[in-house]
This record gives sequence, C-alpha cells and structure tokens, in this order.
Amino acid sequence: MSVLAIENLSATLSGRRVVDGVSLTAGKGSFTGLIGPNGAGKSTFLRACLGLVPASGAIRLDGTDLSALRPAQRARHLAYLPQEREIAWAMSVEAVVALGRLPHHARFAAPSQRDKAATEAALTRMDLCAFRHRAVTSLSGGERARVLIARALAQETPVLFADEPLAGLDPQHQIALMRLFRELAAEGRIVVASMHDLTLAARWCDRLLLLEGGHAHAEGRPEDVLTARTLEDVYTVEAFIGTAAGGLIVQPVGLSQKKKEENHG
Ligand SMILES: Nc1ncnc2c1ncn2[C@@H]1O[C@H](COP(=O)(O)OP(=O)(O)OP(=O)(O)O)[C@@H](O)[C@H]1O
Repeated sequence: MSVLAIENLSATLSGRRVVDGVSLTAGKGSFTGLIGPNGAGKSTFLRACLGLVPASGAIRLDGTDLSALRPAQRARHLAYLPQEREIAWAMSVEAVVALGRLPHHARFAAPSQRDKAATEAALTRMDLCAFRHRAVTSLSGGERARVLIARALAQETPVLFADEPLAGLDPQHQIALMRLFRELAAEGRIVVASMHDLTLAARWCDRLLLLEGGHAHAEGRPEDVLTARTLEDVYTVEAFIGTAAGGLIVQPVGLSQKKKEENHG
C-alpha cells in the first residue's frame, strides 16, 4: 500500500522558523485536511514538501525520498494546486490543462495519445469542456481555480497537494470539489488539502492536521481534532459544534472569552 511519510519537516524563511518539525503519514486512499489559523504555516508546509522552499526533514513515498528527485521526476509523484490562481498569459483552458502533462514527456516532444487522453479526462472531470477554447484570463476566479485543479489532475500523480482549493468557489462547487477529492482518494490516491472551512474539513476529510505557529498542534480524526477547547486555544473563537445531516457542523460564533478580554485590554 502506498504511504506518504513526511518526517520532521522544518522550514526557515527570512531567518524565522515557519514550519517546525511537522510530521504526517498518509496512506493510499486517504484525504487529509491541513487546517490552522492564518500564518500557521500550512502553505509553507506544502511548499516545503514540494521543494519550493528550503527545508529539512524527509518526504518519502513508498520509501522513495522525493526530496532527492529532480523537479520533473518529483512532479510525476506529486501534483500541486497553488494558493495563487493568477495566470499571466492568455492561454486557452485546454493548453493550461495540458501543461499538467509536461513532467511526463521530453521537452518539446509532441503530446502522446496518453497525454491527450489525460488532458481530456481532466477537462471532463472538472466540467470544463465548454470552456476549452476560452482564454484563462477571461474566466472568473472560481472558473480559473477549476482549470488549475484540472491541470493538477492531468498530471495523474499518486499524490495531490492542494492549497486552499475551496477559496473562491461557490457552495455547489465547494461540495463538488470535496466529493472529487474523496473520489480521487477512493481511486487510490493520497490527497492533502489546506482549508479554512472547518465544517467541510470535518465532513469530508479522514484526518486533520492542525498547525499552529508552525507546529503540529493536533492530528487525528476530525471529531477528535475539532473540539471546542482546541478551537478556543488555536483559533481564539467560541464555536458551535454539532451534528446534522450525517456529519459534524463546526461554526465559529464569536471570539473566545480570552480574546475578548485581550481586546478590551
Ligand atoms: N518568504 C517569506 N519570508 C518570511 N516569512 C514568510 C515568508 N513566507 C511566509 N512567511 C511567514 O510564514 C508564516 C506562515 O505562512 P504561510 O503562508 O505558510 O501560512 P498559512 O498557514 O498558509 O496562512 P494563510 O491561512 O493565511 O494562507 C507567516 O507568518 C508568514 O508571514
């Protein structure tokens, strides 16, 4: 069984330890939510795993040290949806999605049948066929987000990292995306996604890794991680936590008592 093992990952940016000794083990078929307040280190953790920022620690997939691979080799194992959704060039949707195939063929080589099929499957899966000839720069933010997800899908990697994939999506597309991540996990992939919506995280993820100040504050099943106490301590909010429609509802309803006292100083 495929296992992604991230061990003791640390990253220092501008002299500050932004991710400090974070570990995560995720098995094939799992969907892990990466949660934590703004600035907790979620993006840096993902970027460090991808080799986009200098880091120490180990990241292994089935025992293969991913950090030792060249970028193109690594990109055959690990796809990444970045938090930034800007695309500078007016390329067509289809051309952007096809970029996901670059790690699979030699530079300047024509796309193979397999490449074309993977691009087509990703366009279909993200409901983008009608947009295929549109310039990405002409799309709305949510539509552009779907194009970038399709590009990551076209990469056909065993592991998918997504940084705030729900940002900018309407509720229907948020749920569709969480359903897609669950389907990808059911197909045997390993999905890790950062998010701020705690109800969606609780309802769709198998496990949650809660970061705070660069450290892992908690890791485990959503119902064990998302307690009133944790939300108060880490997010400094008072939250309603209940069960409805077959899953957890986690709704911040106000600032924690401690935070209110701090604000009144
Ligand atoms: N290039 C950098 N130089 C210095 N500090 C940085 C740099 N990039 C990020 N940081 C800092 O590292 C910390 C973690 O940032 P990061 O973007 O990983 O947080 P995050 O959990 O993804 O936050 P958010 O939920 O706001 O996206 C923040 O305090 C941020 O200011």
